[in-house]
Amino acid sequence: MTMLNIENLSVWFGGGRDRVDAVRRANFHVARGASFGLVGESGSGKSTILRAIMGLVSNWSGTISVDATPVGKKREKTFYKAVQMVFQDPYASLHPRHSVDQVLGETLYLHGFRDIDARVVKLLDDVGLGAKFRFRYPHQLSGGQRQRVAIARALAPEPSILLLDEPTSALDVSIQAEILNLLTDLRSEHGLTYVMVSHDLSVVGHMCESLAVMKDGEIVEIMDVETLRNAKAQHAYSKKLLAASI
Ligand SMILES: Nc1ncnc2c1ncn2[C@@H]1O[C@H](COP(=O)(O)OP(=O)(O)OP(=O)(O)O)[C@@H](O)[C@H]1O
Repeated sequence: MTMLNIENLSVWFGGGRDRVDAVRRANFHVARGASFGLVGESGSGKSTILRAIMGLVSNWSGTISVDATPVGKKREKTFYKAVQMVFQDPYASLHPRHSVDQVLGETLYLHGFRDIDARVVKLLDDVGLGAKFRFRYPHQLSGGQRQRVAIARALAPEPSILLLDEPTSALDVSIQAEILNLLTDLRSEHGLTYVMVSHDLSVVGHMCESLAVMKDGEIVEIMDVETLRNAKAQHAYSKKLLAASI
């Protein structure tokens, strides 16, 4: 059963001579509970696809369907119950003067939950932090701990889909694997569907079942991870990307 379906998605910025066609006629679908990777060099349009799904860009065309329902130009509140995003930089994505309790409590409140105390504690537990982190502020947390808070915030509405934009690339190499393992565990425990952007093919090979290779705003190839592992990519650009990552 398809959880996320992207058809003919195009995204552009600006107009006239300044127009940038960041994504051109992208197509892919992700089954419920699957993890799909988007790889490609810097500027190829990977993050823009996630931002378009999330409703963070204004100029797009095509169809984005979540659980067989096409989303409108303006996302409804119910959309954000189903789809959440984790950003690359946990230093930029948390408000410096909001405690972990405020970040999670307010998100839960906005999504209509009323058993907030119990849920804050459960979320902290789910991301491996525990209740002792509840009243800390971002400056009292390491990068990895901040990203765990950002993941807890994304999990708060009990979404079906997590969009992960290079979730470990701003972190120390030593803790990247911890966060990736946490994401793997959360996917199976919560039955989540992932779309994950990474410039690191080994990360995608570890985290995803299939992936799309992007170049200059276009998806040039979609393959399963077995194909990636066996270095059997078809498209010349995918081959080049693979060769560069070995
Ligand atoms: N807000 C914006 N205004 C104008 N152009 C933009 C904007 N956001 C992205 N772009 C352009 O769209 C193209 C795709 O960018 P995007 O960030 O999606 O690439 P990416 O593959 O995610 O790269 P990176 O790995 O560096 O994040 C680039 O040419 C970029 O300069």
